Amino acid sequence: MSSLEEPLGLDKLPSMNTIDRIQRFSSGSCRPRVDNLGMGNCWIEGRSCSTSNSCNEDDEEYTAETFPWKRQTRDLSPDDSFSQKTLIKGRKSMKFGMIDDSFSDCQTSPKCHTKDLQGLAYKYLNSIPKFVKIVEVGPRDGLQNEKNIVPTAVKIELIHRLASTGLSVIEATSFVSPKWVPQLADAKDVMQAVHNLRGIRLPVLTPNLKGFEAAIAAGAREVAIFASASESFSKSNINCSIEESLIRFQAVTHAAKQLSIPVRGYVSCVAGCPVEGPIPPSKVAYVAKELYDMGCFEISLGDTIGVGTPGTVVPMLLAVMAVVPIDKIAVHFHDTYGQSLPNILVSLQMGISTVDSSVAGLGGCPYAKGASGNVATEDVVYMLNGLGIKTDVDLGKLILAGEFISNHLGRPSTSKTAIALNRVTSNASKISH
Ligand SMILES: CC(C)(COP(=O)([O-])OP(=O)([O-])OC[C@H]1O[C@@H](n2cnc3c(N)ncnc32)[C@H](O)[C@@H]1OP(=O)([O-])[O-])[C@@H](O)C(=O)NCCC(=O)NCCSC(=O)C[C@@](C)(O)CC(=O)[O-]
Repeated sequence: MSSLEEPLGLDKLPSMNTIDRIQRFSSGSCRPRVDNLGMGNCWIEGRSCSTSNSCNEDDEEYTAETFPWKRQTRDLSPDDSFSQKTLIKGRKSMKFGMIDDSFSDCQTSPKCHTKDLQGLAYKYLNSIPKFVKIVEVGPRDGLQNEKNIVPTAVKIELIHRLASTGLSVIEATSFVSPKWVPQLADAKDVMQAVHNLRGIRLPVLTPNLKGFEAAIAAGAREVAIFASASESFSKSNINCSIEESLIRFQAVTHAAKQLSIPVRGYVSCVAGCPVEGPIPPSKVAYVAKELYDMGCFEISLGDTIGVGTPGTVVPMLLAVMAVVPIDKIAVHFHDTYGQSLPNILVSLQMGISTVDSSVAGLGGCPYAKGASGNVATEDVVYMLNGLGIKTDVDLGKLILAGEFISNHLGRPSTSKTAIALNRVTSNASKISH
């Protein structure tokens, strides 16, 4: 088994003085089964929490008697009324993933703190934010690794379609060396075509002053710098050590400050590196703090090769939260091992409210062999809808944008939500004809 095939577990991390807090998040002894099916109906298996360190001592016991309905299951056969309603509604009026009103009411109403379904759901979900900002990285992170050059017009059309979904931040391209990333050699043309889109922030990656100046000349009004927590990855990605990169980035943030241009900071390899294996949370925290101190308004923590699990993501986030305010932290997961959604969920539970994702699950880094696509934006929106978290993103339009780029690339979307909803709506169109 290679180091990448083996999940990086807590046992592989250096001990941290916050270990007691880690246990709170990693306990398996008291975990409710919440089958919300993304449809707003939470089916929670009641159980006693009295032995778990994840439960407050004064919590009431939830037993089988408390929840006589606990063995109910949902039948999703074609006769099921939900399926019928969904099929009939079709794509135009999708309400998938929406939490039902009774739970939304419950979030604000103290009368729901009782031994009932909502009370238990509240207990596990009340710490998550009410609004999540999604940073769409498909046009940049999503496309940068594509072998065949995507025509500039397709990239521009993709950004327009994404903008029409309600997304407020779309990472448009990178002003990097075209020798290193040939796919984004048209950065200037893309930026010039989209920079006037109203009401949307369109950050672009700039690895150095040369990239920054080119980006500004093309109309960029927000940039991102990208450091790494892994020395080896820094060398292979931007051809310099971490310390050298921080000096380059100082120059970029300094120039950006003169022009009042906001700068986002990335830290790559926050859960692991293809060469170095596990990366200690303290290293991630060090680089995150350096970027924050040099003026980045937000620090995006990238699990570049997608090896993180909640077991490693939680201690990493705790380390970063000790040095960067939580509202300045974003998470950026790749889905190599299918861990992105659990990692996002645990990040939300820790108070993070900015999530990067890529339409249709596009993505991969040219300098991180084996890294798969980013978590699909459609899947993130579906989960957030299910949790009753606002994003202002229209899932139907997002799926159409994903379809557009997937058709162009000639392969299906990797978004499970897009696949499932397309199946439902194509059945619907068969029924209605
Ligand atoms: C950083 C460099 C430029 C150093 O590249 P270098 O070769 O060390 O730099 P150099 O200064 O020696 O320049 C070499 C040539 O590149 C040119 N050059 C120099 N800078 C630029 C520029 N900005 N734009 C356009 N051209 C540039 C420069 O003018 C020169 O051209 P030549 O004289 O040979 O014709 C290079 O390594 C590079 O472009 N790397 C970018 C690689 C990249 O984009 N990787 C993917 C990013 S994804 C990521 O980091 C992870 C993230 C953020 O997504 C988070 C996650 O997923 O976890």
